[in-house]
This record gives sequence, structure tokens and C-alpha cells, in this order.
Amino acid sequence: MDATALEQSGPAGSAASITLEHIGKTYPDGTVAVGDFGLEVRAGELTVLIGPSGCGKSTILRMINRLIEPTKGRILIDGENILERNAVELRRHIGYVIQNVGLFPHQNIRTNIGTVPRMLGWDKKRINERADELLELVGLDPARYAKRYPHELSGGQRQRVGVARALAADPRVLLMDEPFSAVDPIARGRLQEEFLKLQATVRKTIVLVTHDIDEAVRLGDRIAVLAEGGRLLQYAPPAELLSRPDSTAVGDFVGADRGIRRLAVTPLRPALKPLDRGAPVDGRPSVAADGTLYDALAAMLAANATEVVAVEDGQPVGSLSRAAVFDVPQQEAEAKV
Ligand SMILES: Nc1ncnc2c1ncn2[C@@H]1O[C@H](COP(=O)(O)OP(=O)(O)OP(=O)(O)O)[C@@H](O)[C@H]1O
Repeated sequence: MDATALEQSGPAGSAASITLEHIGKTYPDGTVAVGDFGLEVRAGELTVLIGPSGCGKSTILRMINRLIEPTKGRILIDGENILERNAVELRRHIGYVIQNVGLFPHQNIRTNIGTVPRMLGWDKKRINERADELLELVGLDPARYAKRYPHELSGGQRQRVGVARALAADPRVLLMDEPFSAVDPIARGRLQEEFLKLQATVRKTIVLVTHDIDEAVRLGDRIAVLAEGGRLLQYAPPAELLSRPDSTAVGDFVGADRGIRRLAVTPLRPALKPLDRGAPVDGRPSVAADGTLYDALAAMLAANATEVVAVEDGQPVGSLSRAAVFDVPQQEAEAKV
């Protein structure tokens, strides 16, 4: 087999970039699911596709692993035109996670995770070791879960197995279609949190489809907002999208409560009023100095306090008032106009 860009997986930093050039999908009945779509997905980043139902998000995602064949355009992964490759073979090098996972019910968890490595001809010992390593990585004890069957797991645990299975052959690209939407909101929050930690370790290039703006803001390095027919309205990091929606359509989509969401993606550190190391905290609530304005506000509200102290390595490093929390995004928004 030739060593194409997609197969050169390995140590951290080996994620691939994805370039979508004027791709489109028109069905034989004339439906234009995606008219003309372009996007540059940076290596090692998590890009979210979001937009109303039927706007073509899943179609775009499934064109990247060619479960749907584009009717126009080019798709490059690290510069290689993947439309010229064998589609079945291609899919073995692109992880894919869907809602409700689609685990094989009659195979145990370890066997499910080993699906792609088996197709790639790995030996049994290596497959089992890899499955157990991934179970650890997604927070499931292999001794307890490896031999279980999918119906013996909770929905959230199955979803983690789905992520582990998609990562099994160490793909450089991971596609995720509404991966967390089938689980209840509390489990979803925990899964998203764990998934962010996992991504900090594996640093894959990820394209994730969701219709949930909170999920997009929480997970995305960049968010692409789409309208019907796969029309790209805006492509920007979450903080920029929330503070500077460049059309009313995007503004409406990100929602009226975007001020609060913006707090959740704005670091608190630049807003801190410096404190001498070792200065007394005086019963004020504390927050981690690498947290967000939202964390600071939550700490103040919980303690019914008007000021919070930011702490780093156990030492107070600055303070922040309630008024300052609301000043910062305001100043930022004004500075950007
Ligand atoms: N086989 C098909 N023939 C004709 N039209 C289709 C076919 N499959 C999908 N479509 C249409 O393509 C459009 C895009 O569908 P797609 O599933 O990509 O939307 P989506 O944004 O992922 O929606 P949702 O959020 O509801 O999952 C829809 O209007 C859909 O009806």
C-alpha cells in the first residue's frame, strides 16, 4: 500500500488539514442538498458545522468520508484529492461517530472497538491492547467493560465506546454527527467535558455536526454557520461569532442570550486587577486564574459576593468585580466595531 497522507498516522501533531473546494450534492430528483460549499479545516482543530434542520450539515460531513459522493468539487486531505481514492479503503482511515453509535449488538465492547484494526489486518494481541488502551482513555475500566455487550452499558457509556471505536486505528480525521445528542443533558455535559480533555491529548482534526449552539461554542475551535443548501454564513472562532455575528441571520441563530455565552468563552485573566502575591483573600470567593468570566460570575453569584479573587498555584493573583465582568465583553465588542 502506498503511504498516502491519510495513512501517516502516528505521534501527536500528525493531524491532517481538510480542504473542501466548491463541493456540492444534487440528488437525481433535483434536490440541491448542498449547492457550492467551501471550507478550510485546520489540522488538529475541531470545526463545528451548525445550522437549521435540512441545511446540509450531514451531507457535507458524509461527503468527507464519501458515504455520500459529491456531484461537484474537490476534497483534499493534506493536499491529497480523496475523491480519487477507493472509498471503502478511505473510510478505514477516517473515524466516524454518529448519534446512537451503531455498535454491533452481538459483539462485546472490545470486539466492537477492534472493528477497523481487524479490517486493517492487525494481530489479535495488538487489537486487544489497543481496545483496552482506548477504553482507559474514554474513562471506562477495561477489566470491567471490555467483555460486556452494548446493551449492558448506559447510553453515555455506549457513546464513549463509539468514540473509542472511531479512534481505534488512530485516524488523522474524525467526523462526528450529533455525537452527544442522544444522551440526557447532564450526561451530555460530562461527555463534552471528557471529550475536550481527550481531544487535548489526541489532537485530531475533527468535524462535528450539531444543531446545539451551546455545544458548538463549548467544543468548537471554529464554528461554521450554515443556511439552507449548505450556504456558509460565517466561519469564525466561538468568541468572534458571539461578539460579531456578521449578519442578522447569524445573530438570530446564535441567540439573544449570546452575551452570557460570550462570557463563557472569554478568559478572565486580562480583566484582573493585580493583587500582590500573598495578599489576604478576606473571605472573597475564588476562581482559577485560567477560567472564564462566566466562572468568575458564577463564583460571585454562588457566594453572593461582589468581587472574586483569581488564584493560581494556590496563590491569589488578581481580583475582579461584578461590574468588570460585564465591562469586558462590552469593551471588546466596541473595540471590534
Ligand atoms: N436521497 C435524497 N434525495 C433527495 N434529497 C435528499 C436525499 N437525502 C437528503 N436529501 C435532502 O438534502 C437536504 C440536506 O440534508 P442533511 O441530512 O444534510 O441535512 P442536515 O442539515 O444534516 O439536517 P438535520 O439537522 O435535520 O439532520 C435535506 O433537504 C434533505 O431532504
